[in-house]
Amino acid sequence: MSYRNRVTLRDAMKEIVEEPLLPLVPKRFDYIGDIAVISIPPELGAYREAIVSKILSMRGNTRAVLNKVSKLEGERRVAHFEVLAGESAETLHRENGYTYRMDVRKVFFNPRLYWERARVASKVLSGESVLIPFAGVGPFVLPPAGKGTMVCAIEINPDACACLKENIRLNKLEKQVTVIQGDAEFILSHSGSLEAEGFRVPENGFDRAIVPTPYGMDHFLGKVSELIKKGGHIHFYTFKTEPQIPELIEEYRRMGLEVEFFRRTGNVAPGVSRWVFDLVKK
Ligand SMILES: C[S@@+](CC[C@H](N)C(=O)[O-])C[C@H]1O[C@@H](n2cnc3c(N)ncnc32)[C@H](O)[C@@H]1O
Repeated sequence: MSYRNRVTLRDAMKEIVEEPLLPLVPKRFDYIGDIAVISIPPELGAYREAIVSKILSMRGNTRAVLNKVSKLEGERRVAHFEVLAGESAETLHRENGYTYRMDVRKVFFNPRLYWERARVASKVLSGESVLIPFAGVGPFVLPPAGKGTMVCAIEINPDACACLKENIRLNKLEKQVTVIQGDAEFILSHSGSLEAEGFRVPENGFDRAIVPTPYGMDHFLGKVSELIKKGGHIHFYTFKTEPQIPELIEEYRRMGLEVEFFRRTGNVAPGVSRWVFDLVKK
């Protein structure tokens, strides 16, 4: 969970970092399991050790501190990290009642989305068939599976896929989830490939899709929509500026998708946010 106490890291470093550099100290950082993940600007190089010891003193069971030194890169959406304290980047993370094992350096995981993932899971009904491309280590997969749905999860990164399979086992959801490793675009374009991997697609299509789309893959919505039954639901994530939203809603309408609800789920760059659209296929 994110560090959201009243005293921010910047407040805590007031006596240590000299005033002109203080605004560069991040106010917050994330915990993934017992690992603290921060992004320390290069200008604060002289204060790295002090920052690490402050972080270690803030929560007793912190086992490692990682410094994110690049943006998310490539189709796997993985950043580069330096290990500033501790031995390894492997951890067990608890979220919304489920346990996730992962190596933070090898897979994508954003702990700040825990509330959004609980919101989407709350919409899911027992007995539904759910398609989840871009599944990662499973934070969008396990809660719907735990509600008694049949989930088909697709993920391209072999490391994330291995974690996903292990997390399904750890949470005893093997009967609920079929994992397919590969390119979701290729897999969904080849009818029959889901069945070939052991997932029985309902005759009229999936009841629901949850699509945590990576940046630049908006065209994927059309592909997913073809596989959803009439009246079925799609939770679609996309990166946009606020002025782009009205035109996007129109575009979805033209695609035969009614917007039931939408909201911002985080800021990713100046002016650009991640948005979720809850869509119903007409
Ligand atoms: C934004 S992350 C979301 C991961 C996960 N749903 C989560 O919220 O933690 C996107 C994921 O999609 C995977 N991915 C990217 N391109 C893909 C593709 N063409 N087919 C399948 N998975 C893909 C990446 O490896 C990454 O794990």
